[in-house]
Amino acid sequence: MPNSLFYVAADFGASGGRIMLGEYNGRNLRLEEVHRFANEPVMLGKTLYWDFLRLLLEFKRGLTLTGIRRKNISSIGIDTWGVDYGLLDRRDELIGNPYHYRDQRTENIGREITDNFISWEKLYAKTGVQYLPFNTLFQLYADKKYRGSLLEQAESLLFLPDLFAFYLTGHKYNEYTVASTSQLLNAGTAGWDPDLLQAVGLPGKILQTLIRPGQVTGILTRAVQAETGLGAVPVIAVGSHDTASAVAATPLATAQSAYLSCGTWSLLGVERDRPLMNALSRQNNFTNEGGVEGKIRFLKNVTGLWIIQQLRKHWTENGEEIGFPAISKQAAAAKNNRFVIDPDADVFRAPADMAAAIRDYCGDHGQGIPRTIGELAIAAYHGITGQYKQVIDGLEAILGYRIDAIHMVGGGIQDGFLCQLTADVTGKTVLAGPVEASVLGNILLQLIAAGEVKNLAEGRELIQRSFGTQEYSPQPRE
Ligand SMILES: C[C@H](O)[C@H](O)[C@@H](O)C(=O)CO
Repeated sequence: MPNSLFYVAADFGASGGRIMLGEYNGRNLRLEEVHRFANEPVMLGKTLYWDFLRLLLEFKRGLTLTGIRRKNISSIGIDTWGVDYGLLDRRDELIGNPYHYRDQRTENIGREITDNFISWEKLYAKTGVQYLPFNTLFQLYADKKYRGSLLEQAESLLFLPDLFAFYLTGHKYNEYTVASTSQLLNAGTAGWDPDLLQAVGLPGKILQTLIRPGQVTGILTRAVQAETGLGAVPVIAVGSHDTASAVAATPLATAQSAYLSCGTWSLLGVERDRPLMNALSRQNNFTNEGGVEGKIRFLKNVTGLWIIQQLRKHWTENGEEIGFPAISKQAAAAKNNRFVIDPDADVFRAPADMAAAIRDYCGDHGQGIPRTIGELAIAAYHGITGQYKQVIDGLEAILGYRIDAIHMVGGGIQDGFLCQLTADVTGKTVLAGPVEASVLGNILLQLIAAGEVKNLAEGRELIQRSFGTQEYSPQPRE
């Protein structure tokens, strides 16, 4: 497209990463995939780590490839999953690979903190963040408890998007949306909560200046320019928590519409102007994560396609090469389709064998034993969509209004069976699209920062116009 502008989005998810080029011609947006790679965590003894060095290598490879394709790159934006971080020492050296949020070192840590330092009611009232065993607050406390020297050496904490940006620009900061997943922020002030850190005995000095999406955070260092062949390209802070970018790119039709970002995790909620913390939202474990343009993402985490991903990994490792479309087809065709699991049950957090975990769960719950690929998969699909129904009911009870539609985005919408089942089980119209929502939200913030797009509302129209949505109406189920 003549006179187009080009933006690079680096999007890192728990199962894989991609470097994509966004092309904007003043009317429409087009995406071009430049580099895609698997994200394979590494088990070291009993500890699960992210392979950060390889992810950074793949990132730089992707940047080099973009430079080969397009000479005029306007800027770069980075988004990743939440909660995880790297620690730098006083020489700005990385003190070890970042832990994976499914690592078992945080077991019972949440309870230890709420039994000894601050009650759950008070912690929730301060932070508005849902209880998840791997919240950054709990991970840092585990570091203090099990590897105190690590925290003593640490001078800087950088969440993963901040950490990638640091190795590109040399600048240190914490971006607000990813920081909002940590349970270290005060939801009322949208700033760090020093009393909380003190109460738990954690060093506030490692936390960096909080910056908001839309700010230029630096330009590529000379060394990175030489390594990638790119020029002095600016790095823009975007909604660096992938879900924040996904929600930014979701063309919400009305204020009563819900979004459902569907990947390894399913994040289901609504967009609000201010946080909501009360007894009902606490009891239903809803979270208040920061969004772009000062919005609040009032949502709940549901274990999503992680179950299907692990089933596929299990079958592949046992010589049964099978793709996601085939798994979905066999689930839809399962003869005995009465199986259902609770995907958020602890047994599914990081089992060695996901198929065995599902068989045991169904057996223990008197459902009989799922045997075929279809039966095991349908148990997961029923579990995931059943959770969606519970979350929607919880939202309507807390918010006091009816959700009018669910905007479903992310990799999971490539599965038409899942989209239709979501409509059927929740009784809500599902509007599916775009697939690459995190990437598009990332590029949208770069367009807004560049003044090419006025604001979020205009950006969502651009995405709706350029990518559209597919509608699924609830159907009666046998
Ligand atoms: C741990 C999860 O990654 C996090 O809770 C979720 O918000 C996310 O980042 C999904 O990509």
